[in-house]
Amino acid sequence: MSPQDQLNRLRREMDELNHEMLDLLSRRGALAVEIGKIKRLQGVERYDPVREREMLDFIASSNQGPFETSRLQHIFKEVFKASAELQGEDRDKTLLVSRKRQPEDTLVHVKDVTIGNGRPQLIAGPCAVESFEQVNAVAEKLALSGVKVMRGGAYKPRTSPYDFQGLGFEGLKLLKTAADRHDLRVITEIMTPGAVESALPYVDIIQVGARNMQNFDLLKEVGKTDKPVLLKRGLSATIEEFIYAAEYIMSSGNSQVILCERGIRTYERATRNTLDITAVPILKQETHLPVMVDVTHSTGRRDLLLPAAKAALAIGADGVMVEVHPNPAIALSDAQQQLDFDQFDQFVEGLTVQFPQLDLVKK
Ligand SMILES: O=C(O)C(=O)C[C@]1(C(=O)O)C=C[C@@H](O)C=C1
Repeated sequence: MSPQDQLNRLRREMDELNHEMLDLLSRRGALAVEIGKIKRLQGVERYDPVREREMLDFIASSNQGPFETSRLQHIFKEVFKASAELQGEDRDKTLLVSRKRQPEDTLVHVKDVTIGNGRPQLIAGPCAVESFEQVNAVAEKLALSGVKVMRGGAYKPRTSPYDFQGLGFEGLKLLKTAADRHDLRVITEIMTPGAVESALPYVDIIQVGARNMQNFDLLKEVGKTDKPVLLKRGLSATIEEFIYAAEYIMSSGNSQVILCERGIRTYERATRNTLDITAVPILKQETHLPVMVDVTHSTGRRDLLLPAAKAALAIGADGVMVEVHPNPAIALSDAQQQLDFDQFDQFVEGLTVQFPQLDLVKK
C-alpha cells in the first residue's frame, strides 16, 4: 500500500471513530439531561464536584495512554461543563463569590474603614517589621499622609531560607503597638493555619500571601474567622484558580474577602512580575469582591510604582498597596523597591492629583 493509501485508510478509520465519539457524546448528553430532571425534582444542585472528582480519578486509574492523564482530565472537565450547561445549570452562579449570585458589591469593613465603596484605599507600610522604631516611624508618616491601613510583615515567606524570615509573633506585637499609637488598622500576612488564632488580637485584616494562595487548610482556617482577609493572587495562578481560592474562604463562612492582584510570573524580566492589569476588571465582573493592586510586588521597581498605581485606579481597583520604609537602602528585605518618606510624599501627591477620591484623611 502506498503511503498516500495508508494515510487515506487511517483517516477513514479516524472518521469512523469521530462518528462513534459524537454518538457517545450525544448519548452522554441525553443522560445528563435526564439526570438534571431528577436532580431538579429532588431540589439539588446540578453541579456535583464530588461526582466529577470520582470520574476524574477513574480516568487517572484507567488511562493506558498515549494521552497524558492531565490532558484527558481537561477534556473530560469540558464535557462535564457542557453537560451541566445542558442541564440548564450555570456553574458560575453556584459560586458564593460570583457576581451572578450576588449582583451588588461586597463592602469590606475594617473597623471604621470601608473597602469597595468607590473611594479607593491606600494601604502602605514596610515590607517587614524590623524594630519598633522602624514601624513607629512609618506609622507616624502614614498617619500624617492620611493613610488608614498599615501593612507590615512579621512572618516573611522568603525565597531563600538564608534571608530574613521576619520577627514572627514579636513583630506582630510591635506592628500593632505602633499602629494603635497612630490610629491605624493593621494588615499582616499569616502563613500557617496554626498561627491564625494567636494572631487575631493583633490584626485587622489577615493577608494570605501569593505563595499560600492554594494552601487550602490556611484558606479554610481564615474562612472560619470574622476578620477580613486579603487574598493575593498566586505567582502562577490563573484568574479561575484565584477565584476558587476566594471561594474556599467564603464557603468556610467568611464573606469579608479582598482580592489582590500582585503580578504574575511571565518570561518578561524588565519587571519583577508582570502586572496583569486587566485581571482587575475581570475579577470585578466575575465576582462581587473588592479588588486591590499591590504595585510594589508586581513591578519590583520604584520608578513604576506611581504609573502602576494610576493604571490600577483608572481600571477600577478599589485600592493600592505600596511599601514604605524609613531607609530602604538598609531594609532587611525588598531594599530595591520600597519608597523612602520623600518618595512616598511624591507618590501620594501624584496619585491624589489624578484621583482625589482616594480615601485619605490627613491628621
Ligand atoms: O452525575 C451527575 O450528577 C450529573 O449531573 C452528570 C454530570 C456529568 O456530566 O457527568 C454533570 C454535572 C455534574 O457536575 C456531575 C456529573
